[in-house]
Amino acid sequence: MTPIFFNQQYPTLVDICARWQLVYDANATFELRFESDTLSLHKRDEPKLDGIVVDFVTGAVAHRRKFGGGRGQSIAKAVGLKQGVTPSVVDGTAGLGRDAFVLASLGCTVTMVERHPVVAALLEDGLRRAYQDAEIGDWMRERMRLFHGSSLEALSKLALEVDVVYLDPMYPHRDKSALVKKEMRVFQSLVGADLDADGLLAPAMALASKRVVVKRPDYAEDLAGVKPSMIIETKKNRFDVYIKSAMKS
Ligand SMILES: C[S@@+](CC[C@H](N)C(=O)[O-])C[C@H]1O[C@@H](n2cnc3c(N)ncnc32)[C@H](O)[C@@H]1O
Repeated sequence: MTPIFFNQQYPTLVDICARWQLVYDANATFELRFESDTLSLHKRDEPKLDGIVVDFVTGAVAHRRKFGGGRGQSIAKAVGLKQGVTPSVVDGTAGLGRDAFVLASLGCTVTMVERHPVVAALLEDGLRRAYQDAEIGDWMRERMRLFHGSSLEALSKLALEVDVVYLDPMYPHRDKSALVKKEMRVFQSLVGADLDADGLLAPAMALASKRVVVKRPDYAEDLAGVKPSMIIETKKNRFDVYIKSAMKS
């Protein structure tokens, strides 16, 4: 049971919180609101920060879909997207679904796994609105779905044939005063660092038929101390790619 503050007079919020087993706590750090058909998360001691919402229709990710570089993007190269090859993906650390959405908008079917109930609630709300959208709804319903649970167990239980497992666990921040985007500050303080992430590599390798891709900050060590087969570097991050056939030889 996760403590949360919300307006108990508002039936939609009561329903959402019940569905995700979020319990009302008058002193909770975080608040969920439902306004303009959108669920948002707020940090109560930082009222000036914008709430977090998952918006695939009009938000920054929608802009990236239209103008963001298509299959030339590093993430697309990392999962092995190329002409005639559109892998199926399990995103084992879905978060706000941004990376999953980029991959889905490029044609991949993406099963997202998210363990934090508040994050899963925001994600489900974003999916609900996207599924109803006239422009992207059809392919969103076909390509993106959410599974609530921990990938530490779920990856070995999912009855799926999948080409790629994608992982982007929250890494402890090197410098707390670093210019983390305001919205991300709220998200980071909700989720914290995923200190058990090393345990994800083995089940991910067992599930993926082609490769496992791990997104890391440039200063992070290799996941589970295992050297990747290939590294694709971006400005602040890198994608460590573990290619199945390369790992066997
Ligand atoms: C850095 S965020 C991922 C951001 C995501 N790639 C995006 O584009 O929005 C990491 C997320 O993974 C989730 N997570 C970490 N370990 C997990 C696990 N074992 N199973 C499921 N979710 C996990 C965390 O709750 C958090 O929401």
